[in-house]
Amino acid sequence: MALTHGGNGAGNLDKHRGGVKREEREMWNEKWWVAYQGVPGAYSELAARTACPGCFTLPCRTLTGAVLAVESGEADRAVLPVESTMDGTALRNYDILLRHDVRVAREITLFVRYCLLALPGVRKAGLRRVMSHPVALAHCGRALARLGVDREPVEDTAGAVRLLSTRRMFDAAAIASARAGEIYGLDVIDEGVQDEAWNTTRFLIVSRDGEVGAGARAPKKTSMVVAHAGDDAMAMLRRVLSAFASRGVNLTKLEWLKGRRLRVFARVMVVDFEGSVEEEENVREAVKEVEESAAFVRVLGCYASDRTVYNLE
Ligand SMILES: O=C(O)C(=O)Cc1ccccc1
Repeated sequence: MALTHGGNGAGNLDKHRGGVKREEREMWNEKWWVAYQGVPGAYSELAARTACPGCFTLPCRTLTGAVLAVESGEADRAVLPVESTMDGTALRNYDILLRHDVRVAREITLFVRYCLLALPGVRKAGLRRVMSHPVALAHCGRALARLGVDREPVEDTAGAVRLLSTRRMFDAAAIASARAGEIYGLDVIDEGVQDEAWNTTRFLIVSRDGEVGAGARAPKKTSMVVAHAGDDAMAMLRRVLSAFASRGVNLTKLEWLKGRRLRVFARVMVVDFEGSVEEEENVREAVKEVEESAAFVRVLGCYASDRTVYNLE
């Protein structure tokens, strides 16, 4: 079932669920619906299946559509890629989290090994263009330069594979997962085509209420966005660092969101730290201290810390 951007198909899913309320579904341990941007075989879908084995996945045209599906109750979870080892944080995806009423429930990191996929019989020498998600094209710049092909960005990696397959494009290849090749009947003509051998992507899994049940006893971490009205970035940085350092709370990420985000605020940063505002007093105090000097603070969620790098292929 495809969900278009802004669509609210809650009625559709109610048909699958027999109109049963959320609490009752949880009691019966009914499988979750996890929304993601792309089509089956996209890395985000593989992340959803790895994080929530046996879940139903809900393909969406855009990331905003996936988050809206959670907000509207159509899906239980949505998956968002937020950073990769090769090019850092996908800052625009944090904007999406800020604009919607969802909480981070989990993190999952996947090892991403890109394949070059083409219709059976196609050889590298015959390729004129390669299609994929813009991030995947950027991660494979050297291989693409060697091939001397045009780069054609599309909405997701598996979408490129499906397009190639349905349009029978014999002069094109796609960069995507081997799983996408299996689903749409393309052959792997090369693999591990990313510029750096070590390439992982971290995804956040969001829900309406944050984490429910799973991993409740694992060490926690918290993601937070802080905005400051003035232009003094150093002063803001010092205050945030001191609030956490003075209470012995470890930061796992601190990054400025570039551009004028949240409209009115001059400076906005993402801060991830160990511990939970819900469960630990020193963490709560650190956040309170940041709140006292910041113009805006939003805790995106407290969730089980997961440092595992999951292997797909
Ligand atoms: O296009 C996909 O398959 C996605 O899920 C987005 C993406 C693209 C490249 C690396 C990780 C996630």
